[in-house]
Amino acid sequence: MGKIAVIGAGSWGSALALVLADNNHDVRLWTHRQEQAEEINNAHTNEKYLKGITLPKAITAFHDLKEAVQDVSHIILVVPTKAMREVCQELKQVIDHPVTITHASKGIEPSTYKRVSEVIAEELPEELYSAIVVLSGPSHAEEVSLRQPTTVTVSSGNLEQAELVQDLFINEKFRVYTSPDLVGVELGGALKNIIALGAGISDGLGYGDNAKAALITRGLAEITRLGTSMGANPLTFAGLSGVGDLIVTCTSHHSRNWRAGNLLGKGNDLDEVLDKMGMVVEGVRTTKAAYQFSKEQSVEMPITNGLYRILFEGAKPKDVVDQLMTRGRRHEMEELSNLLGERS
Ligand SMILES: NC(=O)C1=CN([C@@H]2O[C@H](COP(=O)(O)OP(=O)(O)OC[C@H]3O[C@@H](n4cnc5c(N)ncnc54)[C@H](O)[C@@H]3O)[C@@H](O)[C@H]2O)C=CC1
Ligand SMILES: O=C(CO)COP(=O)(O)O
Repeated sequence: MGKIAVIGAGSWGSALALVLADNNHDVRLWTHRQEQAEEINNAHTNEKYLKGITLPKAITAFHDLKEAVQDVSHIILVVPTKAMREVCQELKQVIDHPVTITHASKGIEPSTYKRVSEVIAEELPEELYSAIVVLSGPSHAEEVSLRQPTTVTVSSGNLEQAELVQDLFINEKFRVYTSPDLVGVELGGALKNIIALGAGISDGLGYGDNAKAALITRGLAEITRLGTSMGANPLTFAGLSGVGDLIVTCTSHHSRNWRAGNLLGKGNDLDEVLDKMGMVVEGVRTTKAAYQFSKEQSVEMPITNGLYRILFEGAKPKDVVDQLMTRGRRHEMEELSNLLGERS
């Protein structure tokens, strides 16, 4: 089996490295922290990010990026989206042959509104990669690392390369689908984090399952609205990388976005919350990006708008919920038909 480099040794990079090692690949896991590389190589653990998990011996950690990517056929990028440009700029200096690039990060860049694959394509010269593929779907690292059944979708402008990546990852516990809608698959994964923050807030305020179901359903409507305005196929949001990931992130206590929202709902302020989390909460940055884009393009996103006011303007979560509940009356079927591009 081939040599594969996984770039980013947080929860998700480590869990994906474990899946690849289970599939008998020679896995190189790069981390920007030397002591973490030593822990992975000596103790076969990554305790801060995957508590209680013993990593397969086929995973070797590297601190030197050039060594990590030497002779690999595939690179899997799994750093927080905020670090993606910087890491690609470093990669550009050390990749010396064309590779397939897959990313599994979920976010949109504020101000530029770029998806992760667009950021990668901007930073890496075309001759260094054969394709850019995204892997996304309902997949908490904590469960993947316990080999619990998980399904994801891979997508690329080049479907053959997506199928190649499907082959790398698929096994009896980790089922991988393909999709041709790169834009939709990336946006589903990025935008659900906004709604998960909202679901956490709702739970933190003490609201119940009815409120959460409403957030998931109305959240899906606004994800679809923004997604299609950015070029996605609306059907993608009915799939694993859309409603699938939305459900898992809004309902699982593994979700950092849900947990961060929960602390906000309980009255903590954003800085306190991010301090307590100690792991990436992608929804904060993506809320800013989606809010700015929706304003510029006049896309209606009431939940995202409310989240933006809580995160960046100091609005009280309860007041935002009250305002959402007392908006003007709507016709549900008409809206849904419009989302799917038909008239009711
Ligand atoms: N944790 C999960 O279950 C899942 C996470 N994701 C996505 O994967 C991406 C990474 O998330 P996690 O691994 O969960 O994050 P994490 O917070 O567990 O770990 C982030 C890792 O990135 C490293 N890092 C931070 N800044 C860096 C920089 N400038 N250069 C290099 N490395 C840097 C950190 O040291 C840490 O090892 C995110 O976009 C997230 O949305 C997607 C699916 C599942
Ligand atoms: O994307 C995820 C699960 O599919 C992980 O979500 P969190 O970043 O909220 O933990």
